[in-house]
Amino acid sequence: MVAITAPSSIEQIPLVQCPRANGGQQAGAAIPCVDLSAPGAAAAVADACRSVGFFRATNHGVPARVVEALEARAMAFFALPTQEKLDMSGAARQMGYGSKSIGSNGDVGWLEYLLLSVSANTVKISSLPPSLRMALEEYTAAVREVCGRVLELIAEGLGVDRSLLRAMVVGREGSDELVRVNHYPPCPLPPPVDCGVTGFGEHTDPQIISVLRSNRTAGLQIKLRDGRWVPVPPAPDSFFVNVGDALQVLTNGRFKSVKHRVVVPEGAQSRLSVIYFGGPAPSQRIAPLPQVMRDGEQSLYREFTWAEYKTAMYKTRLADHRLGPFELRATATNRPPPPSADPHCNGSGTCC
Ligand SMILES: O=C(O)CCC(=O)C(=O)O
Ligand SMILES: [Fe+2]
Repeated sequence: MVAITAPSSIEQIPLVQCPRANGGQQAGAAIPCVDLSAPGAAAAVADACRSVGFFRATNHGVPARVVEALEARAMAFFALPTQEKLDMSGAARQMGYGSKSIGSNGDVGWLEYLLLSVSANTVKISSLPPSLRMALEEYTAAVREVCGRVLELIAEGLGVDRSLLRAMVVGREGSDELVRVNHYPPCPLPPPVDCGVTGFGEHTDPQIISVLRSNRTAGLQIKLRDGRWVPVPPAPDSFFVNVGDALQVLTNGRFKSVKHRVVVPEGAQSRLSVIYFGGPAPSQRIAPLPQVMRDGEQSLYREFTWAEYKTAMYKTRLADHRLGPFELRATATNRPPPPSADPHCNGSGTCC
């Protein structure tokens, strides 16, 4: 085990209530799984984004060796003394190495991480060990393609131009792509019954989508629409896709960004996760896509730029409802349609 040597100790990390009764196969069944190469993938992706805001993606085309190389290099990095990690990557004010503190507004979790900007195929921290940097660049190039493919499928499922969403992130000059590598060491103290130690507190991801992959260690949980938290069984050969806040706005609330959190693993295994966040360029205007709106449907959000949203987000805590200040009041007549009334949806939950 690699100890975390930051100032605060495990006693200062908040506990979360996590009933174990939710676990196992039942939880796995709540998480849609989409074969990205299957003929019905666009409908399945749109359905998953509408009903859960989260799904497991298989047949993604990322070679196992690319994933394994990054996992090995990242674990070697996290095993280094804290000062070396800080010297190589800088302390995460916004980008770099961080331990326990997430952001600057008091959120803490039992983890350490590297947060990197990865636009245009380069990891913008040149002092990282070259082997880690190369592994990150290769991984990012492959996962960016997964992001692009998923954005095409989402667009197709929404019935809009296939390249519309992809073009906001992939290959767009100045798009805001980030990679976070999270390392959750095993918990040194057993938490009280039915509780877990916070690894990463509950939040939604702000971007359009995020593409996550973890090792075999559990810990990720998502909140279903009925309010239940369910564990996400680890699937190291798959990727998990989260709907982010920006996609919620672009679809005028048809897709909802998914609340998720990480509870520190019990037992001797560390959790290692890598998340690619697909964000647009700072000047990108975020507002419901006219192509998805029904006649007479009103926007539920005021228009904003991605830069504006990020500035607002940096002033909040993880669990805050960060879209709140951008919401417009909906009346019964201007709300987006329920799935069955949506012209792009056949009402059975499968979109055409
Ligand atoms: O580490 C994980 O599995 C999820 C972390 C997460 O949600 C994030 O970094 O945004
Ligand atoms: Fe997240």
